Amino acid sequence: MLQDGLLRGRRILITGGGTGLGLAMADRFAALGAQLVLSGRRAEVLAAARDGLVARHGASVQTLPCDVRDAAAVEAMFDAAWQQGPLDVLVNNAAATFIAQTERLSARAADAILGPTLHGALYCTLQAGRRWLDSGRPGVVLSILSTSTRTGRAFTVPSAMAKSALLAMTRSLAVEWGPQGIRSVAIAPGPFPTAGAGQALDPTAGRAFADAAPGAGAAAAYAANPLGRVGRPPELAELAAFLVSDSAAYINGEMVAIDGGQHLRTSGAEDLLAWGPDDWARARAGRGG
Ligand SMILES: CCCCCCCCC/C=C/C(=O)SCCNC(=O)CCNC(=O)[C@H](O)C(C)(C)COP(=O)(O)OP(=O)(O)OC[C@H]1O[C@@H](n2cnc3c(N)ncnc32)[C@H](O)[C@@H]1OP(=O)(O)O
Ligand SMILES: NC(=O)C1=CN([C@@H]2O[C@H](COP(=O)(O)OP(=O)(O)OC[C@H]3O[C@@H](n4cnc5c(N)ncnc54)[C@H](OP(=O)(O)O)[C@@H]3O)[C@@H](O)[C@H]2O)C=CC1
Repeated sequence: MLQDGLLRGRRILITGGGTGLGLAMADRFAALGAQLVLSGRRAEVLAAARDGLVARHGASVQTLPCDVRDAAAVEAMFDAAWQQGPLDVLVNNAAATFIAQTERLSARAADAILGPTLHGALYCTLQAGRRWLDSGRPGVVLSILSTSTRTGRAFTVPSAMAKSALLAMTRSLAVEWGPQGIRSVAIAPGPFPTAGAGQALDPTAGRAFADAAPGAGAAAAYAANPLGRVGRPPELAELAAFLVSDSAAYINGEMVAIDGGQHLRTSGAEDLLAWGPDDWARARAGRGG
């Protein structure tokens, strides 16, 4: 349990902060006293998240709809955020993925994943870093990655590539920006049952990805985890709050896995090697629904 008020007065921008793990982090950061800036493409999702955070914590929450694939839009978002006061922390959380046979990915499909996951996180980091460096302020960049950075991951290759590139960014900037007081840290989550991940990774429901109410198919995913369960979003949020706080002031360039040890046993995707054409056709048909 972290100390009350650990993040009091800290201004934290979370990309993809209106849903899933981003919202879980927002919730914990707000409980610890942070002021939040939430971004994502859907204004109504951000507004609902803000209303909940205000009701639960009386938090100060700015919402800035933005597509992080658009560098100019990202710059405008950081201008708008900074107008209300300098940020102390950037959380690169927005991302996209889906399972697919790699050889069947079109260029547009590859870019649909690389755009937000890799380019978007880099654009945000550049905007935050530049402002911190210009003003001589310290800062923290926390990037939400994946255990695919350690294992690779079949059938989610653009995501694994993007997350690995962001790990390289985290390690590189730890050295380049560390002397100016800017820490770079990362979290590698294992399976956490969010709606976004369920849709992206298990469009046929219950086969590859365990959801909150495991059915027969999900039992295999539970069994593959040394701790016999999937992650709970508040567990990740607790780790994130620690890493962005001064309690972690000497942690720089490091990625912490939070997956019950699962990546030491499996990347999580090997079951898909057994899929036949019908399974893949069903997965493609299930997209976007
Ligand atoms: C495994 C267990 C691990 C278990 C271990 C768990 C570790 C998980 C690690 C990471 C988890 C996460 O990131 S979870 C986070 C998931 N959240 C998200 O993905 C949220 C954001 N997602 C989205 O916006 C959408 O779902 C997404 C499709 C990605 C992008 O939307 P866009 O509107 O930009 O794109 P679209 O116009 O729909 O499509 C662009 C192109 O991509 C193609 N495309 C879209 N969906 C496709 C699909 N399912 N299969 C093939 N191709 C697809 C389209 O046909 C288009 O190509 P053409 O036909 O050529 O035009
Ligand atoms: N859940 C899991 O098991 C795992 C998750 N992760 C990582 O955790 C993070 C959160 O995932 P999770 O909460 O599960 O899934 P979500 O789908 O809930 O989160 C993705 C968020 O990113 C936002 N987003 C997507 N594309 C864009 C874009 N172009 N511009 C701005 N925002 C965008 C979405 O909002 P909107 O659609 O409104 O833009 C959404 O809020 C991701 O980085 C994911 O890769 C890693 C490993 C496992």
